[in-house]
Amino acid sequence: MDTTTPITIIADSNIASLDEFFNASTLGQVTGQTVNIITVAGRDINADLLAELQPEILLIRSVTPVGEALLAANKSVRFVGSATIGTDHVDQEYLMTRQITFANAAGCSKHSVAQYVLTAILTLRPQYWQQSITLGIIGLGNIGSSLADYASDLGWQVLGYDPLLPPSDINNASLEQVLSQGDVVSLHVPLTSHKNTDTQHTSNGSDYPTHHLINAETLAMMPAHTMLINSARGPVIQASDLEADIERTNRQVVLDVFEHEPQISERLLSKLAIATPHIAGYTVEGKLRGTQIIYDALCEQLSVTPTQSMQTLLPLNMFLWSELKAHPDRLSKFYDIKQDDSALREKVVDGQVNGADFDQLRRDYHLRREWQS
Ligand SMILES: NC(=O)C1=CN([C@@H]2O[C@H](COP(=O)(O)OP(=O)(O)OC[C@H]3O[C@@H](n4cnc5c(N)ncnc54)[C@H](O)[C@@H]3O)[C@@H](O)[C@H]2O)C=CC1
Ligand SMILES: O=C(O)C(=O)[C@H](O)COP(=O)(O)O
Repeated sequence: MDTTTPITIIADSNIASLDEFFNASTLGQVTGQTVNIITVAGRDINADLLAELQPEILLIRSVTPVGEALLAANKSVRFVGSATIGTDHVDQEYLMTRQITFANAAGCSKHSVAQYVLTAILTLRPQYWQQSITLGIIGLGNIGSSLADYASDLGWQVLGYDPLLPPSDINNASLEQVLSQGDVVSLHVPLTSHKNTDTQHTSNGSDYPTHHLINAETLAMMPAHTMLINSARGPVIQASDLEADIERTNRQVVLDVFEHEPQISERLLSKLAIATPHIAGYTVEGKLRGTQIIYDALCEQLSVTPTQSMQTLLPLNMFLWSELKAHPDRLSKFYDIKQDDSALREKVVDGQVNGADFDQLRRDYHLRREWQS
């Protein structure tokens, strides 16, 4: 190994604590190499940039599509890490054909997203602190099952649907039962498409596709009082069908993600009970955990021992779930979701929130803290 050649990394500038995790002392311990880390806005990472800078390592979040279009002309990249749970932006089959290692940050913000959902529900319907409601959960992986734990802590009944997992205490219903019997239905599925019919996301096919899972037909199964929450991916809901449904039923709908993200039409926004700019997972803990997980994976790839730990970077955390449960009136001090909603609505210009403003809200977001158990 030539110790004078730096390890070159291109990284999305929205990844937390990049310099603390990716530097010569954390990555160059074996080879003595320096680290050249170039930070770029995620949407500006493109094939020309990769051709010019020839990075070995690409660190992204959810806004950089990675596949043939980005990498066909590139010979240098050998590791792609996405500091996110979702992987719908990455063509993993293509990376495999190129023998490029891929890592994502499974589970990194599961508590943050579950806490976002609880906050949305209890802000809109504070009476649910005292009631035994039925919470419908679609997708019972890391986030859905964490949400189910909070729900049972509150004495709520869970109706869950996940056709890819075995039946269980929470995986206990059909899709129709969840939609027709839940007081609230929350979506926690990955974005997937029909197997073999998808040209854009070649590695994203599923026997149970979630693209437009919520459409006119499935919305018609939901009583008008049932609140719908989407913090998964925008295209899981057919946006125009949703607008028609809200007009018909006056349903309370909470969206953190949007079919045409990062643009949002004022027409849709005006119909939503709460709207936020894809920040359900944006806590100090959730983002740092995302970085930690891809750092650990990169260390394995480079055969170096991980020496950085997010625990050393975390400020003191005073947010206790037990305190909130005992004092529901403190919810807005734990998370003032209405403030996030107002900040997004203030960005409407000429009938829409434009992409640059949506991205700016996310880039400058004051990260919340994850409530501790
Ligand atoms: N708004 C935000 O800030 C964030 C959004 N997300 C989104 O949330 C999604 C879920 O995250 P995790 O729970 O951590 O993922 P996970 O992979 O742990 O769980 C997803 C679950 O969905 C199930 N599933 C797949 N297709 C289904 C279908 N058709 N119907 C019902 N269930 C289905 C899977 O079997 C799996 O158990 C991510 O893929 C990501 O897109 C994740 C983090 C933050
Ligand atoms: O982890 C995921 O999946 C998410 O949706 C992220 O929390 C979204 O964050 P960005 O990758 O868009 O910063």
